[in-house]
Amino acid sequence: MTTVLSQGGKIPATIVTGFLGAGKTTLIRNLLLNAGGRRIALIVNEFGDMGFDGSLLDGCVDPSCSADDVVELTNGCICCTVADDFLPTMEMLLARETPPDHIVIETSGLALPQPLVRAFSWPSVKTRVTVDGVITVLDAAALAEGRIALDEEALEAQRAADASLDHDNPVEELFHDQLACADLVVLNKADLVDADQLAHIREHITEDVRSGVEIIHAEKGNLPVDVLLGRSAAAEDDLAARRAHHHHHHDHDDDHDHDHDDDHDHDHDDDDHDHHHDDFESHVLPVAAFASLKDLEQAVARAMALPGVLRIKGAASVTGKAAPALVQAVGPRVETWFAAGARMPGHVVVIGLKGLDLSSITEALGKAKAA
Ligand SMILES: Nc1nc2c(ncn2[C@@H]2O[C@H](COP(=O)(O)OP(=O)(O)OP(=O)(O)O)[C@@H](O)[C@H]2O)c(=O)[nH]1
Repeated sequence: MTTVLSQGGKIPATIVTGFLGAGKTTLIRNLLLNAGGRRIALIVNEFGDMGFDGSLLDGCVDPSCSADDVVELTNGCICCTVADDFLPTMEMLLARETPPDHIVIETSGLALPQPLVRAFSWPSVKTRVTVDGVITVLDAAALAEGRIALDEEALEAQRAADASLDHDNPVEELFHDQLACADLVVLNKADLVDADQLAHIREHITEDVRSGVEIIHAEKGNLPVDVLLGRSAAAEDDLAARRAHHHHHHDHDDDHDHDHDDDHDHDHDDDDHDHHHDDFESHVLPVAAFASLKDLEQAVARAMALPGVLRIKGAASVTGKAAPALVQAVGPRVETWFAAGARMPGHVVVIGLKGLDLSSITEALGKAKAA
């Protein structure tokens, strides 16, 4: 049975944000599996040239794990390409004869959600769609292990260990921005931490979220669909309340809003949105066939351990196996599995802080080549 969640005649849209590898795609896979007949259109945005998360959904073995429409935006972070990519995509979805019941948008792990929420005030979208809620997914293991600093003390320790973090830590600032915009915080990867660690994280993030925002735990983003959808937040109407405390303005070189400045009357200060994409870089690297899954895992773990590397994902060939192996790495954890139909087998995406040592990364990834 199809449940239409339309709010005041508008189509609800849910924004799923959160840092690299927090579990956004995993949560959305679960959501699609449990969609209960809703026609969900999915917009996936990734940092870097290779759209990989779309293929993760393609590769889902359960036939019910499919969106009504999947649109991948790979031209950069959605917060900087709102006019060029996001709005035309929305207009395309809305122009369909049968528009979706719900729209889910997965931002890149490096995107600021605020400029995206603001786009829902644009005339072509505002009359038809409302932001049902912003879901911020957090990696509890990364927080517990100090890979993302939870408090000033941890941040000072990070700065002391890494001289390049002399001023603002770009990961830290994204973290605060993504939390400040949330209608729901999902403390994901609860299976990797204990109850005390969860309580500690919860205590620290409470001051970053708006009052009344629910913080819930999850494993593999597995939550009832009614918790995720149907929050009726109308986030576009209270954007001013959704800014992180650290905000300051600086120039950036994207020209995304120019064409539409006359179309709406929002606070133009927001257009100079504070972001740090220049602090990150992404590369698609070819990898040779590996002798075994274990070799692949070891090679990726070696690359992940190199300075500045934050995330690796992709698909590699394994000698003697017809299907390519997918690989997913966040922090010290590397997952691999075989999946037919993977996109661009023999390539991985490496995302990290600006200044990555590509030759060391290539060497680490190459060391375990088939003998
Ligand atoms: N142990 C554990 N692993 C998880 C959980 N949720 C996600 N993962 C794993 O974490 C990795 C990253 O998950 P994704 O869902 O791809 O994360 P993402 O936020 O979409 O990543 P990006 O799109 O790169 O920002 C994958 O290997 C997942 O299997 C969880 O609750 N527990």
